[in-house]
Amino acid sequence: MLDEVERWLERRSWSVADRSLDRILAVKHATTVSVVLPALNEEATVGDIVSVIRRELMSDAVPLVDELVVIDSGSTDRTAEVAAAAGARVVARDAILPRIPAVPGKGEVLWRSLFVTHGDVVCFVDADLRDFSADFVSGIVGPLLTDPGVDFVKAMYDRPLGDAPGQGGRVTELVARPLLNLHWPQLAGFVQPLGGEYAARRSLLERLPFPVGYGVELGLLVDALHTVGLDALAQVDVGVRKHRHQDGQALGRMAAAIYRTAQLRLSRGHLVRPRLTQFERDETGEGRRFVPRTYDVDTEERPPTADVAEYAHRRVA
Ligand SMILES: O=c1ccn([C@@H]2O[C@H](COP(=O)(O)OP(=O)(O)O[C@H]3O[C@H](CO)[C@@H](O)[C@H](O)[C@H]3O)[C@@H](O)[C@H]2O)c(=O)[nH]1
Ligand SMILES: O=C(O)[C@H](O)COP(=O)(O)O
Repeated sequence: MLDEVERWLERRSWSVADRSLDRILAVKHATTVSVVLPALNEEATVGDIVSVIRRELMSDAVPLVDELVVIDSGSTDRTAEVAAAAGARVVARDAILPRIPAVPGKGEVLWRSLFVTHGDVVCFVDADLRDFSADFVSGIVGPLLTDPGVDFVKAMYDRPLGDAPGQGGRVTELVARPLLNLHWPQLAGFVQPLGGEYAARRSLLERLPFPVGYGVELGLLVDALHTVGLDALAQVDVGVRKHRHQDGQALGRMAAAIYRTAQLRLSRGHLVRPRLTQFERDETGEGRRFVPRTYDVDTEERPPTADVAEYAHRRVA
């Protein structure tokens, strides 16, 4: 492990017990907090998660969360009804930004959620969690309220696989952790890099691209590192996480999406929003100092022409 990561673990790795709710609330002031649950067919679990957050973090006594939104990712079960009955605002994925048709995937709904929420801090929580505790939210929102230098916080936890302790997180262990250690060793200190529970300042999230599928966690983590630096990232231990496990083939597809997300970032380098700073000597001012001027660098790419329908028509003609 890099020395830098060892120092980071000492500075930026906490437990939920390190910040009491009283302490967090005392510094919240006008900062607003949105909690977003992406949900695709989660009628069995979404209601309980919404109820716990409403009861424990949205009361007059504990007004930590200002807004709780479930983004329905095209569910065919009763997810929307159950979430609304428990007290969430439910927004259908396709109702957000209709000019750009939605594509399937978790990252897509997280990205769309930024268009319909208002909090200065946005906290994402998976909607398939069992035995949910409000610590999952207060634990990761806390550092964003108490520490101005922190911009992005991930939850960490034990991950059982069914009844087997410590065996969960198969894609994390087989794909994400090796990828991160080999290519982005500064991120090797994250215990749960793929976990779906993380909070960040909107001012950061709105500057990051969102992979539309399951690559979104790895993409956001890598891009956050290169946008704000390791010291602005943190993690908080919130206990044990139980969730619905996907089968091996579904996890294979997830692994491929994550690998592809890494591959794109490796091929295009580390600059997320590349800028070029040039210098001009100021001939008018005193001291003839060099003055920096910064420009956006064009990095937009078009897809291969073979992927564009009009190109195929042109060849036929
Ligand atoms: O198209 C989708 C797919 C999933 N989800 C929701 O996203 C959450 C997480 O999805 P899930 O299929 O349960 O993911 P996991 O198998 O648990 O995968 C883990 O690893 C993924 C890749 O990093 C992360 O996105 C997950 O949050 C993390 O829990 C759940 O609330 C889903 O309902 C959507 O809203 N739309
Ligand atoms: O994060 C992961 O690795 C995937 O969500 C798989 O988790 P599981 O092995 O606990 O189902």
